[in-house]
Amino acid sequence: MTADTTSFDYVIVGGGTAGLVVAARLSENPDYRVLVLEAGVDNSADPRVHIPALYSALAYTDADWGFSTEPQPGLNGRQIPVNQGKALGGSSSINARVFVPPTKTLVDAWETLGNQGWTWDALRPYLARAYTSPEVDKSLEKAMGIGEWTSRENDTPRGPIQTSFPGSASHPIREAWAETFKMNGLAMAHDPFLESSVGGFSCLASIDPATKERSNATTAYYHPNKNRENLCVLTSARVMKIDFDMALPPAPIRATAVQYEQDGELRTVAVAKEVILAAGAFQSPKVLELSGIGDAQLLAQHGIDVVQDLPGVGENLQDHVVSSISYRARDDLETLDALARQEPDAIGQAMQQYTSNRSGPLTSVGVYTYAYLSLPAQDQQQLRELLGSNPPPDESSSSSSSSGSQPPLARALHDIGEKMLLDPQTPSGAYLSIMSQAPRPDVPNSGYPADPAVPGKFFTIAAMLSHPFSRGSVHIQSRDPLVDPAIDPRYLSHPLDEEVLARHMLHIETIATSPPLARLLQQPLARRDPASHLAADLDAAKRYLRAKSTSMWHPAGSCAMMPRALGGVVDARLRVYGVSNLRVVDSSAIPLISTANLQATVYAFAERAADLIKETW
Ligand SMILES: Cc1cc2nc3c(=O)[nH]c(=O)nc-3n(C[C@H](O)[C@H](O)[C@H](O)COP(=O)(O)OP(=O)(O)OC[C@H]3O[C@@H](n4cnc5c(N)ncnc54)[C@H](O)[C@@H]3O)c2cc1C
Repeated sequence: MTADTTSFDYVIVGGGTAGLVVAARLSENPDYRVLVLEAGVDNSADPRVHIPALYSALAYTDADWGFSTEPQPGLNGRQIPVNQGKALGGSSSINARVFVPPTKTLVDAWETLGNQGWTWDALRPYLARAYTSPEVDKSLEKAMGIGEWTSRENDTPRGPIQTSFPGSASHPIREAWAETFKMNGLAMAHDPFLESSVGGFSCLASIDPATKERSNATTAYYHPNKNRENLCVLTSARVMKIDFDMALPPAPIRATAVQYEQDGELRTVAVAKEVILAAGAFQSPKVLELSGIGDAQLLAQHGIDVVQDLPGVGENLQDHVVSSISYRARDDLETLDALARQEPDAIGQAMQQYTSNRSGPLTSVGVYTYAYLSLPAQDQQQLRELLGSNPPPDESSSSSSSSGSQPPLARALHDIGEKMLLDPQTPSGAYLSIMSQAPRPDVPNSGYPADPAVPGKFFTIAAMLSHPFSRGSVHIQSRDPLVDPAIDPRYLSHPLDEEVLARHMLHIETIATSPPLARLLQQPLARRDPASHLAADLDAAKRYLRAKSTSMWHPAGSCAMMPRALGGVVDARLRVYGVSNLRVVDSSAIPLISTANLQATVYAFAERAADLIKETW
């Protein structure tokens, strides 16, 4: 679009995962003029973006905001890398592409928190609208580990995101994983996108099955629509703040314009209908605070005029903590360790396979299987006691609780958490397998030591805490828009989080010794890191977590959709409290983090948000 760029019906701040979904859906109506302002560039031609196995090479490049947390007391004071995409497509342009759904109980809990109409039944059609499930030859279903599914999401094209079961269809891990969980009574009965529950399953990736390239918000939602006359996407355009018309009460405050910097110039664009904030979980709260919406005391500290006193902005931050154990694999198992060690011969051969016929190890990131699990029955009684000894604060308490939330929210979260933790049909941990060791690259300026890859073949099982009780925050440190926000997720600050994740870590050992999976590993088990030999010792598991766990890069909840009395920032139609035409649509508005990796949930959330916006006008 080349016409007048000084005024639009909708201005979307952030052309990331959610922002591009909303832009594509709103611009379906030719009467709406839609502008997207994105700080990064369209880097989809970069091989590191589109070749699946190269995603980690994007960390700390121009495509990454390169954030780290404040020192985390719950993780031995370490500063944890929390990378975020700075590109058209946002984090969907740098992520690992695992494509897994939230569970029914989790999404239903959004409504329990006070968001009427946000249930699994309401969200499910939007998950289906966001992606296309891959076609699978019937004869391959057993080997693919999906033979037990009595129903599967339809493979007729539905949504723009293309998905596939990544890597080689015949890799033995899929069937071995599915059989192992089946023998323990934990086969996933259906495609988890249809009726999610507990059990082991082969997982999808947002990789186009035809091209074996990344399918993301840019390729799926923007490129097919980029010639629309009414859609304008500006890249290298960094938003500084939103301007408001401060009408006298009772007239509501209105967003009137957005200020952004491009090519060294400060520009302003006027807004006729709405501003939609989609700058991600760390930067949507930042843009609100810089614009005068947030905790009045914090804004005053930075000399920012208060437009709306909304103390929930930047609070309720959640993320998935993850920890893993790498086991020595059988010598004949196909793994990605040679690539993890960056061996030139292996890279050359893999590149040759990929460029000649889109095959070989570069077609996946080596994550083929998942499991959503509750804790075994023997842990339930202990958890009951732990829940009893960590009660939420009472009505009279005015300070924040051990979870990091104010009392009313802490009570609501305690009740929801208790229900989910004690329900055997609700997972409290999400496990993933990786077909290699999990080395850690050097993280600039973090004091986070590199952990280089070692010789040999490995198979890694990681566990993430699905529903953390801990809550952290993200706030501006300055009124200067170029200064990074202070990110403090308070990982494992709630005592129950460490207790739950430590038990899941011990369960990893049970999985690794259960046949038929165990037959793919060297037995007796040999671990890459001696400290990961936990020997059924809960204290050893807790020490290991504090020393080794990290972020899975899924920040959420920092502009939460919740009642204002609970510290919410947006209502159930995603409108910022006190402002008539400003919404937040991205991971920051999701009130309770998804069960596992977040992108599928963000796509569905944004699809539904687009309908809510369309209903308004
Ligand atoms: C390294 C990594 C690996 C991941 N792996 C997976 C995975 O395998 N599977 C999975 O499901 N999830 C994964 N995730 C998480 C998932 O990708 C994110 O949760 C999701 O993409 C977030 O979407 P969003 O719309 O909230 O934010 P984003 O997609 O990050 O979009 C925010 C956008 O806003 C832009 N922006 C920010 N501030 C401004 C400003 N002031 N002006 C203009 N633009 C601005 C950003 O540049 C960005 O484009 C991963 C994330 C990362 C970072």
